[in-house]
Amino acid sequence: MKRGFEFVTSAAQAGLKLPQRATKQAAGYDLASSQTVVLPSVWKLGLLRALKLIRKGRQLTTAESAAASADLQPYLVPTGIKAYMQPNEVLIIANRSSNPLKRNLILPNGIGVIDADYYNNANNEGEIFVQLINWGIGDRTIHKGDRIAQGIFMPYLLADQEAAPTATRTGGFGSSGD
Ligand SMILES: O=c1ccn([C@H]2C[C@H](O)[C@@H](COP(=O)(O)OP(=O)(O)OP(=O)(O)O)O2)c(=O)[nH]1
Ligand SMILES: [Mg+2]
Repeated sequence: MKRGFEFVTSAAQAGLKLPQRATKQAAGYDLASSQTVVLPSVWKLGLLRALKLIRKGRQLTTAESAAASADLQPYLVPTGIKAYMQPNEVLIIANRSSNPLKRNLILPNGIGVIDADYYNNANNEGEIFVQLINWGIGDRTIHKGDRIAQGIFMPYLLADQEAAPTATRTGGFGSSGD
């Protein structure tokens, strides 16, 4: 068992498929959404906020700005999948090139880095989430089973002058601090 994918416990009975490559030499394992989710249009949210502001004829308060920013955060689309790999390997999550063109979906983190020690972490079992932003003008529904991104397994290298970290990963998305 060198590297591969498994369902997380909560998604084991959800009727999902494990990631597959689409063609003989495809590098990426296509990852699908484990749920049907609606990604709100960030333009729409932004315009609504701006219109409210114009009507009020004043600047946003700090609390209103915070609420607006929270609305505009990327959505974390669940996959129901975790990945295991060798300690010197990483799974790179890349957007599908058709997502911006056909679905107005962008991956705001550029690429996603799935560390080998994310697998089975204590917080969320290592479930892979795909950050997506819908910059289209209409809301976008992603159906359960729709392919949303692709994962590419790669080896990574270490720097000479490193003091090897001893910390254990407890989760993702900022779990190691700011
Ligand atoms: O698109 C992504 C990116 C990351 N992760 C998970 C796996 C990864 O191992 C972990 C941490 O990612 P990263 O190191 O890129 O984020 P961070 O903000 O530095 O979080 P942490 O402090 O937890 O390392 O979050 C995902 O599920 N999807
Ligand atoms: Mg990190």
